[in-house]
Amino acid sequence: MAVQINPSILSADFARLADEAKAVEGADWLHVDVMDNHFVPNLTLGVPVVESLARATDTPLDCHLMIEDADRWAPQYVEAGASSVTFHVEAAAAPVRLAREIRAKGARASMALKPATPIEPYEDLLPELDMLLIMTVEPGFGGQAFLDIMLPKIRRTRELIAKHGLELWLQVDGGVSASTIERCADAGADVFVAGSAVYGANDPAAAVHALRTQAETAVAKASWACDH
Ligand SMILES: O=C(CO)[C@H](O)[C@H](O)COP(=O)(O)O
Ligand SMILES: [Fe+2]
Repeated sequence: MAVQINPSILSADFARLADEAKAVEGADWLHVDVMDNHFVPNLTLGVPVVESLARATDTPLDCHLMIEDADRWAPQYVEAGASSVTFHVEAAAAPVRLAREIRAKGARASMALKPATPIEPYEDLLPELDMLLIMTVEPGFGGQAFLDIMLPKIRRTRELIAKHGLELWLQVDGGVSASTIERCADAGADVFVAGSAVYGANDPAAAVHALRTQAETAVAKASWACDH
C-alpha cells in the first residue's frame, strides 16, 4: 500500500509559487486549494494560476475545489492541467455525471466531504471515483487544528472501500502534521495533504520525507492494510 504526501501550496508564498512548487519536488502531488469566497469564506486562485503552475512544475497537480457550481468549473481545471480534480459533494448538483466527465477528460476524479457530511449516503458512488477526500478541518483556511472526531469516518470509509474491493485512494486534508499523521494512517488514510507542516518547516522537502516515513510505518502496522 503506497503512501502519498501532497504539500498544500495554500501555506506557500503566493508571490513565489513556481519556486515553492520546486521546493517540494520529491512529493507525489502538489495540492492546490481553489476557494471562491462563496463555498468557503476565503479566496485563493483560479484557472489561470493553475495553468501557469502546471507549466512550472513536473509534480502533478491535485486541485481541491472549494467552490460553488462545481459541475460547471471542475472540467476547466482538468483542461488547465490538473491531473486530479476534487469537487465537494455539497457543491455538486450531479456528482456521478461530474466524476465521469473529469475521468473522460483524462484526470483522476475525486470527491470531498466536509466534516459534517457523512460517507454512508455516497457508498454507491464510490466506484465512480479515484479518490475520496475526508476533510479533517472545516475547509477554508490552512493552519487549523486537526479534528480527531473525523477518525471514525476515515475508518468507516476504509471499510466501505474494502467491502467493495475498490482501488480508491483515501485522502485526508486539514491539520495533518507529525503529531496527527499516524492517527490518520492507522484509521485508513493513504494520501496525506499537509500545508503548514510542510511550508512552515525550515526545509519543506525534508518535512515531506519525514511525514512519508511516519505514514509508511503507521500504515505497515495498521490492521486495514495488513488484511490486504
Ligand atoms: O483544504 C485546505 C483548507 O481548506 C488545505 O488543503 C488544508 O487546510 C491544508 O493546510 P494545513 O495542513 O495547514 O491544515
Ligand atoms: Fe485542501
